Amino acid sequence: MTLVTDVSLRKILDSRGNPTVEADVHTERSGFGRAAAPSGASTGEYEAVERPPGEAIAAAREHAVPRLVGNAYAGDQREIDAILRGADGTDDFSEIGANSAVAISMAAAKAASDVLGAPLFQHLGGTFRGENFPIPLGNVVGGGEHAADATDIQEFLSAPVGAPSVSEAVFANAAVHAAVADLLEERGHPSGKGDEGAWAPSIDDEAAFEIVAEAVELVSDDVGFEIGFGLDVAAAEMYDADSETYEYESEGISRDTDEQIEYIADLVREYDLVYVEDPLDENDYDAFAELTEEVGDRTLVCGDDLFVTNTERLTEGIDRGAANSILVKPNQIGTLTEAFDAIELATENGYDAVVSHRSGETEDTTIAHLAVATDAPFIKTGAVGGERTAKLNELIRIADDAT
Ligand SMILES: C=C(OP(=O)(O)O)C(=O)O
Ligand SMILES: [Mg+2]
Repeated sequence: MTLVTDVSLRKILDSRGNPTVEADVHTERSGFGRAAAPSGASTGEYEAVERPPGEAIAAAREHAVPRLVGNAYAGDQREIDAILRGADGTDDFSEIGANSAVAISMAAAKAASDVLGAPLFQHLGGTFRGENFPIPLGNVVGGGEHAADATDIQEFLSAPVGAPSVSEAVFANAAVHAAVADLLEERGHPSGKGDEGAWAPSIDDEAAFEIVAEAVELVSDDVGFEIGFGLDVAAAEMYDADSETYEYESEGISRDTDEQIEYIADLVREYDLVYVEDPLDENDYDAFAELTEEVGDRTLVCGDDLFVTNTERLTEGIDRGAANSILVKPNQIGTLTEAFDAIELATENGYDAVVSHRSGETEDTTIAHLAVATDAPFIKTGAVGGERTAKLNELIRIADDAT
């Protein structure tokens, strides 16, 4: 293991044009790792705190960098991340910022893999990691917090569950994205794109369901393997706590919790949805449990804002039967160690892990390696767009190298 000799931090651009934190970690024996923090728009109430990058960088320089340099070993990820936690001193990284923390945590892992001369996924996963590759969930139509004047449901996700390889899955999602564009044009809804590169047409959810269902069927027939689709409802964003209703503004419909559960369950059955993320509010474990009881045997009910990559919240979900899958975003919790722990706890309890990008991204590819290292069955990282294809192409390269 090699000693950290330098940690530097800077502001770089993310895909929305906002500043974000990038970290460089140097070690003895010329190890070098660089990583950048992503950023959410539909962030969960219980996520670790992202501070304005300038403040996060200043605080990390003051509190974390001196504790790491000359003291920590890059290959000992748990030690690095414990130092970050100790330097921060809060429960939610509100001192150094989860953005500084996650950038340093990921950069340290990359520096360690650099010294070892092993790819990051192998350093993180070890020799005996599994041989599976994640199925990419690709966002093809979206709205919510990711695009104005578009669907209420945040993401309609192509899910090439029958793809024989990662590469074919990635290209299938791009083909569905293209097929959606053709169908939108044909129906008189030419469209721009939202934050994650999904089409963001000014149509209601019902019209989007029809178009996405048709697009996945067309592409599935063409490629000869099964492609399903799923959703990220991001329901916390449409939940009104005062009226206790879910507000579907484009359709002018309000649903109470029971109606929301039935609506989602009906959608799962009607469209054979393979995946439903955050179908209910982030505080409503009971409603999650009810929906999971109803459709959990036929689809993944995934907690994103519900669990925020946090093992305490996941433990509560497991105890209460809420969801059967967890979204894993390292910046929601602040360190790779804790993202790993969340995946491990999920897997031990029969919950599928879905490693995920954020709506604000950079060219950083760490999540592709994290998904492979942990044998995560799914990765959600868009379908097109440079900051999305950075991860997708990295997955193709990893699979190519590994076979
Ligand atoms: C990727 C997502 O969006 P954001 O990064 O805006 O939270 C999500 O909600 O799953
Ligand atoms: Mg989500």
